[in-house]
Amino acid sequence: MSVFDVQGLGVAYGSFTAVKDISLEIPRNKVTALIGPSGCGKSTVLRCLNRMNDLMDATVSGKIIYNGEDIYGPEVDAAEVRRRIGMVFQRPNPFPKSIYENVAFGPRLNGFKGDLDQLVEESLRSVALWDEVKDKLDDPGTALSGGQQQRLCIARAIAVQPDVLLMDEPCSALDPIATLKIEDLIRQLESSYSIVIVTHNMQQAARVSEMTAFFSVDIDDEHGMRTGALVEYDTTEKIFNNPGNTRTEDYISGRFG
Ligand SMILES: Nc1ncnc2c1ncn2[C@@H]1O[C@H](COP(=O)(O)OP(=O)(O)OP(=O)(O)O)[C@@H](O)[C@H]1O
Repeated sequence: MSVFDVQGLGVAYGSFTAVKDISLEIPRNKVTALIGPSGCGKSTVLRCLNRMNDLMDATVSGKIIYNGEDIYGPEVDAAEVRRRIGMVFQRPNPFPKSIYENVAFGPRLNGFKGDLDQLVEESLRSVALWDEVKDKLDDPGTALSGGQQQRLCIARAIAVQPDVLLMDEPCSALDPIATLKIEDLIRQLESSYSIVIVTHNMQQAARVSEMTAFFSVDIDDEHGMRTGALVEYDTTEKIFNNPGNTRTEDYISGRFG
């Protein structure tokens, strides 16, 4: 069963149409990658999935059905959507607080009544950071290495027990070793979460995802307008080995950037 059913999604920033006619079903408990050249609207589409675009003055049309409900429906509380659908950003952005507080902050804000120490430990364990930080939980999160900070941010996202994790180029600020650790982590997390990841790195998409959506930019010959569009969506295996569209093939093979 799909976690998201995106139907005819369009997004405009003012009079500029960034993407249009995007339809795709995103499977539950799998990793789905969004790939494509710069400016094709990958981040724009990702941000619609938890209504992060509400904070950016974007006009969203179409539907995003999440667990049977349109998250843009009039009754829906966008803050609750963002609690259930967490996000990890390109640059690790720990709060200017201790390692412990980075993880404990969200659950406490949500009125978590259980054992907070245990929740912090479990969250840090699930991102394979516990052993590295257990003796310095009071140190500032910002004192960790970039890769550790990104794992801390993933632990922070997990601590509020979301259903979905959205990741917007989570490794682009990291070195290759830290990147591999995050990729391993993504693969482990997919048994518990549905994950959607935007990446510029095609090898990364091929390594971590089950499904891949390839976006590109349609250029209107008459007005020169550039609009992001979904070219092909299929299993990662098919997209990388036997794409159905020549634009996908050209991009995958590096003939078009
Ligand atoms: N907040 C915004 N306000 C105005 N225009 C925006 C905003 N965010 C994105 N855009 C525009 O929308 C289009 C799609 O941008 P988006 O960042 O979604 O693409 P992308 O595929 O993620 O690009 P990249 O790979 O370079 O990050 C671009 O033309 C961009 O300039």
